[in-house]
Amino acid sequence: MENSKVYSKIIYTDSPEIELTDWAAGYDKGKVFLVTEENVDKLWLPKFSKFIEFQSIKKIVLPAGESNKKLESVIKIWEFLSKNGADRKSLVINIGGGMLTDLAGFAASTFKRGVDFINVPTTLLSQVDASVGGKTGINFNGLKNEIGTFKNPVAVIINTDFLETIDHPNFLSGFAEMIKHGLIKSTDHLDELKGFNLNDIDYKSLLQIIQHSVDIKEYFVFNDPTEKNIRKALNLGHTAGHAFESLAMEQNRPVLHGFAVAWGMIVELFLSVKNCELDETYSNELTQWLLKIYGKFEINESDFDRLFELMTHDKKNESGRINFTLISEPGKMKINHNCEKELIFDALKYYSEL
Ligand SMILES: NC(=O)c1ccc[n+]([C@@H]2O[C@H](COP(=O)([O-])OP(=O)(O)OC[C@H]3O[C@@H](n4cnc5c(N)ncnc54)[C@H](O)[C@@H]3O)[C@@H](O)[C@H]2O)c1
Ligand SMILES: O=C(O)C(=O)C[C@@H](O)[C@H](O)[C@H](O)COP(=O)(O)O
Ligand SMILES: [Zn+2]
Repeated sequence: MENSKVYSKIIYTDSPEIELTDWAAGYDKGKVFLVTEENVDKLWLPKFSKFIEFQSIKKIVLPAGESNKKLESVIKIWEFLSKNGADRKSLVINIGGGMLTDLAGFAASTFKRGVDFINVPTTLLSQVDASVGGKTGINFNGLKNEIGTFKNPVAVIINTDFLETIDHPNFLSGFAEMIKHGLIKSTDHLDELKGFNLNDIDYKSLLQIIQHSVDIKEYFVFNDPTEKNIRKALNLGHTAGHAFESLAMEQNRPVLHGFAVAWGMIVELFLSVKNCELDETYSNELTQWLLKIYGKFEINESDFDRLFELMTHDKKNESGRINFTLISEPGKMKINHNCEKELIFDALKYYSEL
């Protein structure tokens, strides 16, 4: 897909600091701000020190981790921008994983009703999914991304070098969103993921696969930027997945977002067989593949009511009905598929007994 078709410029580069220097040149000196988090700051910000010094860029470093994707962190960013004289023509550069780009994207999109921001994603998940497409947000009241905006970064700068320092679980977490992209749009993408050796990661071949995944994300974002219809495809696995993620947080056994999405996809593959004519044998094969990579988040029947309650908060719901994105075959998704409570409980029971 051509860049002209998307709302943000997606740049794949070996030299993110050069790209950032070019972008920063378009803004007044002293009006460029950098937001990052502690792990990325230690591991990667030294690489940007010349750029930061030369442009007199002010930086804020936030605590890492999903539990920090919250209002208090947004307030820290707003205060930082305000105290340092950010104005409407300022640029905010977000360097980090999906937690950081969601959080800082939200802060930038609301500060003075919105200032330009650039995402520099540093995890696989943020490169293939979170940094692209303009969904920003924070968790609130125990619910995922309950508060947020749609606001596209002016640019997304992707450099796969960052991925060499992420741990294996976080690599797998991003891989789950890529599997989702394959399931909703492209059997070719799904096949290349099936062929990818997760035990011995070939970083050189990653760039191409990442580009394929981002192209799929962009296709849906471009055609439906604010999720009125087909962008809901990108939410496959998330109705159940976000419920798993929130429950895990409540029960003090947090899980990575992509793992929750993988388990959510298993639940939603079951629903796709029951309600959407997905072939059962094929669904079982996919389920076994997902279980092999992601293991299982153990739940029992006493969790079903809470999981259901959490699903009632999903943003795709309408008129009190829980709407799922399902598939009839890989590459063929169906949106707004309402499932009754009884069937959802059957799906949770099926999952819990795997
Ligand atoms: N906006 C969207 O469209 C969208 C899409 C998918 C997911 N998300 C959100 O993204 C978040 C998950 O993002 P994530 O998986 O990137 O998690 P994350 O940002 O929490 O990063 C995971 C871990 O990796 C560390 N890290 C980041 N970059 C690193 C690097 N290069 N080397 C070593 N460690 C590094 C972080 O400090 C953290 O400990 C969730 O909040 C999810 O809801 C948003
Ligand atoms: O970009 C989208 O649209 C997505 O749904 C991508 C998801 O992977 C992502 O987790 C997103 O943040 C979920 O959004 P939500 O609206 O369900 O909170
Ligand atoms: Zn997701």
